[in-house]
This record gives sequence, structure tokens and C-alpha cells, in this order.
Amino acid sequence: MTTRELRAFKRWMKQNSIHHTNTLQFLTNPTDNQLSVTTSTDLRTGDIIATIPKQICLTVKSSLDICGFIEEFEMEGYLALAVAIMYEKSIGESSKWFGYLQIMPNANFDVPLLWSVDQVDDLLLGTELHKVRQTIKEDKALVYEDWKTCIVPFVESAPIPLNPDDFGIEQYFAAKSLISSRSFQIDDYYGFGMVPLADLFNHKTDAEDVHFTSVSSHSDSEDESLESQIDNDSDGGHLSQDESNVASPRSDFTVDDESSSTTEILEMIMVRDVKAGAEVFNTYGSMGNAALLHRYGFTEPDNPYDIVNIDLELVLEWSSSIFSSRHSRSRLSLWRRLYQSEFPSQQIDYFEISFDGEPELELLKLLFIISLPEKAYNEFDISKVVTLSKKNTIILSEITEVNKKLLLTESVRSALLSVAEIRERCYGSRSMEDDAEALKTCPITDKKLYHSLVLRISERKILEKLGTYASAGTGFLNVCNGFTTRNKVSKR
Ligand SMILES: C[S@@+](CC[C@H](N)C(=O)[O-])C[C@H]1O[C@@H](n2cnc3c(N)ncnc32)[C@H](O)[C@@H]1O
Repeated sequence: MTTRELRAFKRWMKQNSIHHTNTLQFLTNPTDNQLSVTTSTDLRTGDIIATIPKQICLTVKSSLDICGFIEEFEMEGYLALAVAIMYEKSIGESSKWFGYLQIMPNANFDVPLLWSVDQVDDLLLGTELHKVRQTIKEDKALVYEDWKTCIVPFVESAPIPLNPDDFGIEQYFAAKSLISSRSFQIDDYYGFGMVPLADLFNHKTDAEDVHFTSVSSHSDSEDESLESQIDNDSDGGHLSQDESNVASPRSDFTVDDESSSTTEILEMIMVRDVKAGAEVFNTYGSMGNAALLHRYGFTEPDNPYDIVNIDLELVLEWSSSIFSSRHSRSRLSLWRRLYQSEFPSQQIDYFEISFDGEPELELLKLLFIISLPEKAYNEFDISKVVTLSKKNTIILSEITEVNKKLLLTESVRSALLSVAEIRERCYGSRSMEDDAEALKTCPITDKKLYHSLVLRISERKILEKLGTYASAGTGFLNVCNGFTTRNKVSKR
């Protein structure tokens, strides 16, 4: 983006009543053309640094030329917003958002939706995102299908002349990538859309400096629905493919009850002191690197929300490499029965390993059951109590996240190491050291390579920590009955 475009954008903000404190500075990084927001003076918690009228947000509702027809056509969600964006871009200087659209990138080419399948296969091999490769492929096919079945007929039958070239498949993919990485949920009336100025703030995990407040004169019931948007806002970083993923930076919109102003504006309020010269960050939510890369096209080193999943299939691969298939089947079925007696309507296909390398309880339970010697297993199947020695017994249903280390028998530790090793093999022939070397020399401008390396390395570090978790304290255990424990868990 040129300095001239940035200046024009500032003028456009003024003309459209988007106000911000003069201390905010918009800097363009010359290497990747990315904007960031810094402050030239100290900012204090509680300072209102910007106000944005809701009607200047680019939403379906505010894109007045096309809104009626979009609604008549019964288009909703990201499809409808994409049409509004493509339309406003197509009319150039006649668009109310011309000054804003000039500084928006054409597309966010960093999100894997816009990568080739070969790039996804090569760069993301083994990662949590590679597992959703099929979904990325399906996403692409679905995007194409949406375009063909909704957008093409829409353009053909619109009551105002639309140039099909402005609504082509490439334009649609581009609009989708922007929606994915820059749109916000505004409120029930406007739905979600592009919020000029607010979308210039970069993300920092768990360290947001600025917060949004929706100053509204709406009724209480509408206020409640805004509050519920806040409650739904922290999804813990799981990747899922529903539409809620699409409406993104999803900054917390809260309702300022004090205000009964008749205008409808969004306020940006400081929630942390920021020193002069520093960048002012927003947060797009608490999510791991796989989710960040998927939705926004970047990663963060040492992201505490990173996780690695171990698929159930992988555990079974390990089990059948050691035990007979009959053994594996019966142990799996017992574990499933126990799990379903606790959580009748749930099914587990994978187990999470946290950033610290800690496996989730159910993985330990499954490995424990698979590793039980035949005699202990048969007794356990009947009594649901495992006798470890004359003095030590385990009632599996009494093991929780808090005391799960009691399941770390020597066999379970060894099983954990094996599954970690099998999971590690998914990353292919390039070792973690190779990845680390490649990262050292990778220019930050090669974003696909750079962020996929950060993702691979952060996941592999978790597997390393899982190895440490499994190995720690092995000397502490007593061997008994083919597996080990020293703790008296529960006695009958
Ligand atoms: C809402 S925009 C933020 C403003 C953006 N930097 C710009 O130039 O307009 C979101 C995009 O900014 C970039 N971004 C935001 N936070 C980032 C971060 N912590 N590291 C790297 N890129 C980031 C990503 O490309 C993301 O898709």
C-alpha cells in the first residue's frame, strides 16, 4: 500500500466520522506491506482511542445498492458478505468504501484456503492442519460449488448491471479469504462485516491492549444477545469447519450499559497501558497455531494454546504392532464401554496433548487398559477394579485429570513413548532439526514456508515434551504383576 493510499484512507475515515486519537500511527512494513498500529504517546487503560459508526462498517445491510437483492435471493452469511464486498469493489470510486477498499489487500494469500494442494501437502505434512487437508480440499470444492450455484445465477439475474468478471471465482476466493481474516461480528442487525480501522490491529495471544465496546441504544434483549456473543468468543483453539470460523477477528464486543446514546457506534477502549512507541494489539481469540494459520495465515512462536492430537487410529496402530488384533479389539471395546457409561452421547476419535506435553486422561486410560496383563484385565472387566498388588488397587472411574499420573505404569509410559514416536513420523523425512535450520534461514516474507515451519516445530516440541512426561520418574516405580505403581489409589 502506498503512502498516498494511506493518507487517502485517513481522509476517508474523517469524512465518514471514524475518529481516533491522534497518537495512533499506522505503519506499513515495507517487506510485506502489512500494516500495524502503534502509539506515539503513552496510552492508559480506559482511554477511548477510536469510535466507529456501525453504518460505515461494510456489511450486507449497509451495502445499500445490493442489500435488497441479496436478501431477496435469500443469500446469507459469508456468501452474502462476499457478494457485498465484490460489489463494492466493482463500482470503484462510486463505492462509499472506496477509500477503505484501497488499503485492503486484494486477498489474504497466506490462508491455506488459497494455497495449492501441493503446497498444503508439502508444507503442512504431519501437522494438525494437514489432517484437515481433505477439509481444505472440500472447502475449495464447496467454495466453487457456492460460486457456481449461488453467485453466478445472482449476477445473471441482478436487477442492476453487474460485470461477471468482478464476481468470478478468483474474486470470490479473494473475498472469502478477507472475510476469514478480517471480519467481525457486529450485532444482530448488521450481522458480521468489515470494520474499517478496527481491522488494522494485529493479534497477540492473551495480551490484547484494546477492546471493543458497542455503544447502543438497542433494547435489553438485543443487549443480551451481544453479551452472548462475548460468551461464545473463547473456543479454546479447536479447529472446526463450521461457519463460525469464518467470521473472524471476533474481538469482544461488549455493551456499555451507561450509554443511552441514539447513535450506534463501536468504541475501541484500552484495556492495558501501552508505552509510547509500542504496537497496540488486539486479540482474535485464544487459539493455537494451527487455527491461527487456518483462519488468518500466521502463527506465533511459543503459543500456549498449541496442541497436538493423537488419533485413535494411531493408538490402534501401536496396539496391533504389539498385541493380537483380538487383544486390541477387546481392550478398545472395554475402554469405549467405560467411556460411554460416563458420556453416553460422545465419541472420541482423537486425544489431545497440551502445550506442556500432557496427554488427556482418556488416552492414559485407554493405554492403561490395553497394557493390562491378561489376568488383571479379566478381573477388571468384571469388577472394574484393577488389582496391582495385595495393597494397591485402582478404580478407573475414580481417576481424574488431577490424579491421572497414577495411571503412569511402566507399560503406559512406554506406550506413550511409542505413540509419540509414531505421531512424530507423520512429519515425514525432515527432522525437527532440519525444520529448525530451515526456519533460521527462511525469510519472514516467505510466509507459507515460514509459518508452516513454525507450526511443524511447535507441534513437534509438544511431542518432545510428551516424551519427557512419559519418561519422567520411571525409576520411582515398583514393578508388580507386569506393570507398576507405588501409589495406593483406592482400596476396597
Ligand atoms: C485484521 S488484519 C490486521 C492488519 C493487517 N496487518 C493489515 O495489514 O491490514 C489480520 C491479518 O494481519 C496479519 N497479522 C495479524 N496479527 C499478526 C501477527 N501477530 N503476526 C503476523 N501477522 C499478523 C495476518 O496476515 C492477518 O490475516
